[in-house]
Amino acid sequence: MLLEGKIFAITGGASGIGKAAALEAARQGADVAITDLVSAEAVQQLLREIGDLGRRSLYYRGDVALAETALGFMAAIESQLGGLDVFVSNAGICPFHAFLDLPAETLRQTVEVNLLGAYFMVQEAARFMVRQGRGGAIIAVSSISALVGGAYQTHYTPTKAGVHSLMQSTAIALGPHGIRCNSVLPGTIRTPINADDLADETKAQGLIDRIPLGRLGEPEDLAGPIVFLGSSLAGYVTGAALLVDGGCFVNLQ
Ligand SMILES: NC(=O)C1=CN([C@@H]2O[C@H](COP(=O)(O)OP(=O)(O)OC[C@H]3O[C@@H](n4cnc5c(N)ncnc54)[C@H](OP(=O)(O)O)[C@@H]3O)[C@@H](O)[C@H]2O)C=CC1
Ligand SMILES: C[C@H](O)[C@@H]1OC(=O)[C@H](O)[C@@H]1O
Repeated sequence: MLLEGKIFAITGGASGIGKAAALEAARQGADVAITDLVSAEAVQQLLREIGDLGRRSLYYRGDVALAETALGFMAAIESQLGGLDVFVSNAGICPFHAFLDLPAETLRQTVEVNLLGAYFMVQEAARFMVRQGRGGAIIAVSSISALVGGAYQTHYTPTKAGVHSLMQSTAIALGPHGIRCNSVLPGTIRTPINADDLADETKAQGLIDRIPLGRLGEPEDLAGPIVFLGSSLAGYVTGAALLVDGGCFVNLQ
């Protein structure tokens, strides 16, 4: 097992990519801490599944856009699980909207959740790991959108480029503490975040046609790469960005 005896924490772990990664971390031997917006009741089934795998879990409800959520989440992890080895900044939103009439509030909210939320969380997780003095691994869920654009994502793609850049800079800042920082760059993965967008079958087929592996991604496609980057198998990998997109990005012609 790749994460035997480790403590793994993830934001946005109640749904989609975060949920798949949380379950895989438990399968790989980690205790799992999850934070998200939903009620504790809504994650009971997920926590039960983690328990059935023989692992401890905790759920902390909060909005990552608020700095105090990061403080509260880390305090809960310290008191209930006793440490932190792998931290994944995953929570995010993507409210598709045209550029010319984008409301300022949509821009603000997207930046606050995706970029400031990631920053607050990564900073608190890093402070925790430095205090512990046993190194660690931090992974941010960025996107293929850190590298390419989207007409209805002008407020979103810069946040994903920012998260990718955050991992590059924190890799330098935290390397001396034995903390590795990397990002995963998913392509288009079927989750609730894009259910409405992908309901447009013509658009969905257009995306599939660009993917050499011939299908959109599923949340489980990210779980392995996230666990790998958190594990000692990736012990000399830091400041890296791993595209998980079925080959979409490199498909020029
Ligand atoms: N799906 C895709 O194609 C891609 C996704 N990504 C990134 O992957 C990450 C996970 O998204 P994905 O699994 O697809 O989508 P989901 O909507 O399934 O999961 C995102 C989770 O984050 C939670 N969340 C949203 N806002 C906040 C907040 N302010 N505080 C705490 N939790 C919050 C959501 O809660 P709630 O459901 O209540 O809103 C949800 O549980 C995101 O960062 C996204 O940008 C990157 C590339 C592609
Ligand atoms: C949510 C979108 O479908 C998804 O988000 C990303 O980051 C990808 O680039 C896709 O556009």
